[in-house]
Amino acid sequence: MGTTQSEQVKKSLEKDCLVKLTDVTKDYGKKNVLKNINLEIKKGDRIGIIGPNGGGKSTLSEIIAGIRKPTSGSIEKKDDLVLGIQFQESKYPIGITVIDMIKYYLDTFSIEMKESELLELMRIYQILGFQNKFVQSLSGGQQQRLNILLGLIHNPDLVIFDEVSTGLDIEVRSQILDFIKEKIVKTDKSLILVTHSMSEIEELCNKYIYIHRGEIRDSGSVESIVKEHGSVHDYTWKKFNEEKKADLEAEYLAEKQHQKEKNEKKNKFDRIISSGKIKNKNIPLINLLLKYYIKGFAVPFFMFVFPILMLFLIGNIFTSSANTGGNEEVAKNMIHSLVGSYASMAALGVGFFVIPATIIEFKASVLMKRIGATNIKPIFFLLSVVVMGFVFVVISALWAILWAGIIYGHKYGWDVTSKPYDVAASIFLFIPVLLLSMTLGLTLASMFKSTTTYNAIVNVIYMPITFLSGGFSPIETVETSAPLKAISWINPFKYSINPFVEAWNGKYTFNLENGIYLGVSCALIVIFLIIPMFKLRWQD
Ligand SMILES: Nc1ncnc2c1ncn2[C@@H]1O[C@H](COP(=O)(O)OP(=O)(O)OP(=O)(O)O)[C@@H](O)[C@H]1O
Repeated sequence: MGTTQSEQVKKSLEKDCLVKLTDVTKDYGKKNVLKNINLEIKKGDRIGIIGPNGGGKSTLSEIIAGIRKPTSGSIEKKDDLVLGIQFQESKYPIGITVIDMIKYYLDTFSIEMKESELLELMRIYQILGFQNKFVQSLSGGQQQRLNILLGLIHNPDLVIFDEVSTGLDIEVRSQILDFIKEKIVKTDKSLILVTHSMSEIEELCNKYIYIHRGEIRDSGSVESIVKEHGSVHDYTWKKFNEEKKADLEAEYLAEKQHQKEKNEKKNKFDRIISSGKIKNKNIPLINLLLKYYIKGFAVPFFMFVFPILMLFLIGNIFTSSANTGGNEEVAKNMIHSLVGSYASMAALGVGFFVIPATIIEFKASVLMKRIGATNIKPIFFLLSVVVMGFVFVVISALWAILWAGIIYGHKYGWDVTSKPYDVAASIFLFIPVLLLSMTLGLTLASMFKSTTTYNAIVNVIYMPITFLSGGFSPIETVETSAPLKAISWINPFKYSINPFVEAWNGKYTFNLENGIYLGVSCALIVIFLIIPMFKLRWQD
């Protein structure tokens, strides 16, 4: 009675114990990936975690590191335990350089280091020469070297390494393994090493645990397996043969049985995954892109749900009596104008987000290499994205107009909410909006290499542009404010959206001002076409 939790922890941990896991389980949603794990990591333990893919090795190491919480069970750690960690996927914040990261660690752990020592360290890890680069612009192997350096620089008691040698060339790998031996093995520090490289286990570890399907199925000393099986490799091979094959076979039989039962219910209809009849290689690419849009890019939400929410919110705010003084006529004009502005901004959003994000994401990912390997030329990919962008632009605009009618049509009439007052001019003047949106998308795609940077910058740019273009309020409201009108001249979309909205409101006349607007729009379209022609390179 009266003892605090940390006192209980201290009591239950034995003297040499650094971390103790008791009955730890982990679920991701409904999926159970760790079952009743009991493990003690003592001072001097260097534990290799081995086992097949998806067995739960990384999850366990992340729980030990404290960056994931177990679903149940307890994890106790020695007070003041200093951890060093490196994980398979280590993302760093945008704008942080290699040297920033190193200094951050040195400062956090109050480590004194002379410039000459730091220089020597960077030489060993072969990161000299790019210490001022952004971490996220490093290659996989360079980033891995930095991860390891950051895992060891503060002289931790327990180091957790997940796939430590992935991406390293043989020379760097051997140097870094020597460094780990020097820093951990010789100093009797503790190590958790998740790896598929059995020689690493033999070189660096004194204990092992074999994890399969979230369970520790075997554990012991590395020395004993080498004695009994010749090498850790031979032992693991034997375990794979015994356990993984049996599991895979059982999984296959269960799935087959499941399919059989399903098909019996469905009139014995066996679904065709691929008929093998498609000859045009662009169709599978378009299918893949559609899947990316539907499952990965959240197009259904941004194109279909978001406009409804926005129209509902901003429409109600702008037609509220506080804004219209209770005058129905003002409210009607307000909603009509707002719908025109919003529809054009919804269209522009496709150019701003969907087109560039798709190109950057595919270009930067291994997916493009796989697509390239099927002899699809990058130009086909670009064309597909632009053509789909065109369809999305038109759908976005029509969808916004349709929903404006559904939400406000009963109150103000469908003619007022959803019909342009000058139909022919509106359709004609929508063309520059559409072209500007798509060419701008290509330009943005040519300017960014990573989607993260792109998203961060573009969201910041998009908000004021949307505001100045009437996406959050009718353009006329923006134009009645002298300071806002002055700022709006730097908004490149003003020049295509203003004539379109004028036509939408039935006020378009071809005068000098509109002539200049359309001239600027055409010039911008040409510029936005020329930039990607020079900058959008596939192999850098
Ligand atoms: N964040 C997550 N959300 C949902 N499921 C996840 C998540 N991380 C991992 N999983 C699932 O948990 C299971 C265990 O994954 P884990 O990465 O721990 O395995 P592993 O043994 O390290 O695999 P590998 O050898 O391939 O690295 C896998 O089925 C994986 O799909």
